[in-house]
Amino acid sequence: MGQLIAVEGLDGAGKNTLVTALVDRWRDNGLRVWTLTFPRYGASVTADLAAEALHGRHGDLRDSVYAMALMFALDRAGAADEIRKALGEHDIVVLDRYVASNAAYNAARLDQDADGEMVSWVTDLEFDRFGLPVPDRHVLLGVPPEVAMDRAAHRAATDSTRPQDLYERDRDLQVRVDSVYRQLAHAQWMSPWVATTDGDVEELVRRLSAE
Ligand SMILES: Nc1ncnc2c1ncn2[C@@H]1O[C@H](COP(=O)(O)OP(=O)(O)OP(=O)(O)O)[C@@H](O)[C@H]1O
Ligand SMILES: Cc1cn([C@H]2C[C@H](O)[C@@H](COP(=O)(O)O)O2)c(=O)[nH]c1=O
Repeated sequence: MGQLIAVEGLDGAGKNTLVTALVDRWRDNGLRVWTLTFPRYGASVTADLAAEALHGRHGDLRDSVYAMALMFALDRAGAADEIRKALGEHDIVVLDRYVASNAAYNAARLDQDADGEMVSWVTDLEFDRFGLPVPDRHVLLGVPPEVAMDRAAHRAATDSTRPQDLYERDRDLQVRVDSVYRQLAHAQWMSPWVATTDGDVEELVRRLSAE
């Protein structure tokens, strides 16, 4: 059975860049690695609907925190069998965003902390009701919100396919999400969390195999 690792962090933090580097490094070491990014744009109707809502479509869908959380959760529920199969066939399965994203963003939207009702609701819905596999480790790429927002803004300016969505433009939300992520990491929510600010791949690989 492979190890399930979920990489978390703010919009623009550099998760995709970090996951790519980790996968390359582990594959160079001869490990069988499988990776998946959430939301599964193009593969999941609910992921696409949620993204469209964050770009101003679908009326007041985005105003409902629970509806948005449910859309992202249904995307993951649709990938549960695929993740379980991948865990049976690989040494490491790395997810770019997972259940903790739903916990952090939606708790932050409701001004709640990590010990609040939203994090419990997401935990019950996704792990208990949908039966999603619990990660063996979480990695928090905890770059400061200003840095992540600058990176997301720069990406939007240079890549016309990645315009900023409602969450990415909301500085106060990003600051609150950052705070909930840190609380989740401090509480070791669901599994051990490894936090990094610089995304040093060599150090992370060492820590993930040691801790
Ligand atoms: N360590 C870094 N230093 C400077 N720029 C970086 C670094 N890591 C990533 N970037 C750049 O920041 C932008 C966001 O990176 P990336 O797409 O990896 O972030 P992300 O966390 O996956 O974002 P999102 O969750 O919004 O999809 C990209 O333009 C990327 O090239
Ligand atoms: C998976 C997931 C994501 N979100 C939020 C986080 C982002 O602001 C957007 C879109 O994600 P992307 O990485 O920028 O493409 O959605 C969320 O609230 N809940 C989730 O489960």
